[in-house]
Amino acid sequence: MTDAPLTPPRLRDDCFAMPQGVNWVPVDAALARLREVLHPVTDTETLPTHAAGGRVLGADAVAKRSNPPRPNSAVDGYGFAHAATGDGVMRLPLEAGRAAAGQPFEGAVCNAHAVRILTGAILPEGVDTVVLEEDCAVGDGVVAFDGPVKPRANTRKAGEDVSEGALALPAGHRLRAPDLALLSALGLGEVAVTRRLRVGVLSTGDEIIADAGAPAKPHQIWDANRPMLLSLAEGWDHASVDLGHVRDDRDAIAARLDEAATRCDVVLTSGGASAGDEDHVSALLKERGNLSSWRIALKPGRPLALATWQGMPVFGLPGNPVAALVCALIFARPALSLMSGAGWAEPQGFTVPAAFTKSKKPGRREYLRARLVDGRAEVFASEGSGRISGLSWATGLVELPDEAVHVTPDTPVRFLPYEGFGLR
Ligand SMILES: Nc1nc2c(c(=O)[nH]1)N[C@H]1C(S)=C(S)[C@@H](COP(=O)(O)OP(=O)(O)OC[C@H]3O[C@@H](n4cnc5c(N)ncnc54)[C@H](O)[C@@H]3O)O[C@H]1N2
Ligand code: MOO
Repeated sequence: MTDAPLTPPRLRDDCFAMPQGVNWVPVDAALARLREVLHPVTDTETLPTHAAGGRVLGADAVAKRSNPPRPNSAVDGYGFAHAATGDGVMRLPLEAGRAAAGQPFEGAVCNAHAVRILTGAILPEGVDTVVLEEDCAVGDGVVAFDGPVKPRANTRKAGEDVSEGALALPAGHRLRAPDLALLSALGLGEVAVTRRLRVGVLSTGDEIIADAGAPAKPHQIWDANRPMLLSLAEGWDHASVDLGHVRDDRDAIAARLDEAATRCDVVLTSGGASAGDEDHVSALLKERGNLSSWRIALKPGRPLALATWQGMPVFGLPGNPVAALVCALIFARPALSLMSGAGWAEPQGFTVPAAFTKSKKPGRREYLRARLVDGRAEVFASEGSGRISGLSWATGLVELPDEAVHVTPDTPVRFLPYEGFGLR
């Protein structure tokens, strides 16, 4: 023992100050690393097309038939051969019968005759042009209209949309409602899709009460992250796996991760990610989980632990719900998209004028809870990472770059709407 007085470092009171000698990983470097090391799940299954919304194509979808399969009429009107028409008023005798969608005209239309035709009907033999019924007068078995009419007017060519054998949608495409229309129209009643990515969600912390319906003492808090992360995973069309909650106990966390490795492709944990006495997730991942990075030049969310557990990627998200959401949107979303076979997903954003004032230092990226009012981005009154109300208040995030910026009203800033992160 010496009698030298204990000397603390100079007070900075800034948990975002970058300690000397620590290797802070820029956001883009951490993203690039994830992109490099993660692999898509490759198992595929076959599903009826109508049940495949949200799933990722496991193989190219090729048109079985052209759309439309035959030339047809785009309007209700009268069809004829263009060659028989010219300038001025045309009067063409009408054939008996009609051509309707699903009820083709039997036989051929004689030259210089016309036939009643409805939208979607295959053009009968002898018809290459259609005139709108609004442009016609009809009586005594004759149709009259004013020429000239453009050749092939109001008709659709066979295969003008997609031709047989053409690539309709590539492997890796996540199917949305319009895609189901396209595939069905091309005769694809079933599709090969990748198995849904199984995303486990685990909350850690002695203070956490897993079920918001259960009583909580003042030192306990209800789990806000797990419902949020499970819902995000479902909204991104993955299969969410509720791994529940574990206390701050390394063995218990390890046992739960062992179990997760048997039923999940990837796990999102929250809490215990930084380096405090009770930050067991980061300690455990460092010890046994091949921790690859956990100090990211990011606010909020810098104590993000990226690791693998028995080969299964683990995203150790910070416990603060704001940081947990930001890390999930910025890191987990593109990474899970890649793992699901749909490729890396860049967030969609746009530039808008700021409606706030803020200065930031260089060296880290910042995300602020924001919403658009009259086309300008307002930010939430507090940057506190535990202020969950701000997450609900916001409709997106403002992204401030790694460099220093000084934002004043009307400075252009990048706004990333929640929708651009696939939030519903
Ligand atoms: N001395 C320092 N303290 C802290 C630092 C620092 O650099 N030096 N960093 C702060 C930052 S930034 C964050 S973020 C957190 C990191 O937190 P952990 O990931 O270690 O998470 P916890 O300490 O377990 O929890 C933080 C906070 O979040 C609450 N929490 C946790 N899980 C949930 C949940 N499922 N639902 C709702 N709220 C949750 C927890 O009760 C804590 O209040 O560390 C800072 N401290
Ligand atoms: O950045 Mo911590 O990651 O503020 O909540």
